[in-house]
Amino acid sequence: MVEFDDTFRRQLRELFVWRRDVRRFRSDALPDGAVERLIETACLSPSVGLSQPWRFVTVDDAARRRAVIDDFRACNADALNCYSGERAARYAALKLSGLEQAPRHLAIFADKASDIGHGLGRATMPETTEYSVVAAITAMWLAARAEGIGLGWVSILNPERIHGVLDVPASWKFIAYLCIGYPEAECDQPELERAKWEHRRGADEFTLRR
Ligand SMILES: Cc1cc2c(cc1C)N(C[C@H](O)[C@H](O)[C@H](O)COP(=O)(O)O)c1[nH]c(=O)[nH]c(=O)c1N2
Repeated sequence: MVEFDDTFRRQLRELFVWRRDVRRFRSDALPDGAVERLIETACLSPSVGLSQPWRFVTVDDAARRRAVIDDFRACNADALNCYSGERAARYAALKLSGLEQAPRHLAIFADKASDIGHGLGRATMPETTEYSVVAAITAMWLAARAEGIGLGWVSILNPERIHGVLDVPASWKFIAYLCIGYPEAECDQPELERAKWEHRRGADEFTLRR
């Protein structure tokens, strides 16, 4: 039996406050085993029917990494074209990935064909497979921050192209591409807020009472 005291709860709250989406990385490598440890922690996450549908692909091959970076550039240029005027100028000024600098790349998929969990909880909501993988990513994000490791989620990518670049099974659905490394700086405010793209709103704005 483990008990968590007030000191731990305060620190846990600080962890949530200081977790960031990191796009600016130092170039020094992470210690051996660091990413593997984060994956192990992620695997402690809840999953529908205990299906553990997360699949991790460490991307170290230079040509594959380059192909992902090229895809990001193409997708980001397309995204910029969706904005006009001042919003376009603001978008163009944002840094939306640390793919070039991050020492580690990690792609994460959901295995839609796995029979682990025997389908429990998925019959009416098959999308709970993907939800489970996102839950694992959140755990990994927090565990990384607790170790002073930065993690940045890149979704400005074409899932089909990433699937091809990484040559993974057809039943795996692309969920996330993560940049991992030591952050250049720590901050308690989202970068998009600092860039005046959007601001964090209070829980009241998102809570209905019925
Ligand atoms: C599913 C998903 C997808 C993305 C993101 C997040 C999530 C949850 N985020 C990070 C996002 O911008 C960031 O979480 C918010 O701006 C809040 O900042 P903090 O995470 O609190 O630092 C993100 N950031 C970025 O620079 N490029 C991206 O492609 C994405 N994609």
